[in-house]
Amino acid sequence: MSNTKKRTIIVGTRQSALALTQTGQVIEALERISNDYGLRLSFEIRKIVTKGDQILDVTLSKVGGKGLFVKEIEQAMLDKEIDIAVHSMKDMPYELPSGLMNGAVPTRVDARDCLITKQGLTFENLPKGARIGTSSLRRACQLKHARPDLQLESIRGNIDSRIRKLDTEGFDAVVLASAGLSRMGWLDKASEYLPVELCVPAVGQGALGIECREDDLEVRHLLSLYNDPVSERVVRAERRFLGALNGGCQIPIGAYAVVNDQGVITLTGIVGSPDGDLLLKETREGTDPEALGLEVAAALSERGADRILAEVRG
Ligand SMILES: NCc1[nH]cc(CCC(=O)O)c1CC(=O)O
Repeated sequence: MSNTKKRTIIVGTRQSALALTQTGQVIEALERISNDYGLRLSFEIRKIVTKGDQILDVTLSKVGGKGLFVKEIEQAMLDKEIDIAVHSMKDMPYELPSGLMNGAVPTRVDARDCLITKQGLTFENLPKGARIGTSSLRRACQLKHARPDLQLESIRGNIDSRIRKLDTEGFDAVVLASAGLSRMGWLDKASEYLPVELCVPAVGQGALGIECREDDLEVRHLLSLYNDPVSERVVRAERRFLGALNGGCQIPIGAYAVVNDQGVITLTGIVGSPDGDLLLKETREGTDPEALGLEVAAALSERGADRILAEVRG
């Protein structure tokens, strides 16, 4: 290109410690790519307060609504106040507003949830009737299904305040995504990874999504160099599943996909009731992520997932 002027890409983010940390990590990677490919780009952070941040003290699942953590950020992008947005993939609704797209899925980190306990106890040897704090119906459903004796209680806030509540609110354990802990450098606080057989993660957990405008070809080129095709494929399968079941965060829903050396994807999806009495799980294999996501969703619908979804929505 003959254009020798350096463009400054404005990167929008929430302002929680985790959001700022992961956005900083993304900008470092994009700067490296820009230098390696001689793209002459520089980057600047713009913090944006979302509705989800303003209601952190309320049980999110009661407030409901999809995309509580992304709407204001997407509007800023449509208004060209920012050029890209770094999201936790699991906070991104399945459908993006027209004019916007997911430009990159960087290499996913571990998708599993983990348990933080005071004495380093594991899930198996938590005392009978132990009180577990979690913000997520998906976690509550699966843990209660495995251990009906446990008391699941809702806990809100950023990850640092949730860890503090272990002491201040007398929980025996709290459950968090290991991805958030590892990005913050706090993995040593975890007592145990919860195996996916026990607790299927949230759709997209452990992955980031880098959103951009469809018509911004310069940014799209940059992001295509940052995209990890393997992470993109598995996340695509999980998100197609989510889209088919039209799930928000008001229902226990989860999905986890892995891919082998031959490119075969294995996708497990769950839908359940918040009290854990009901937990439906299906696993399928395939090579087309979208078809696979639809297939697992259809298998669950056949077993009654539709009814659970309708009931919870009321
Ligand atoms: N729901 C909030 C949220 N959104 C993204 C993460 C971090 C994990 C990730 O990036 O997948 C968390 C914290 C958590 O669930 O413990």
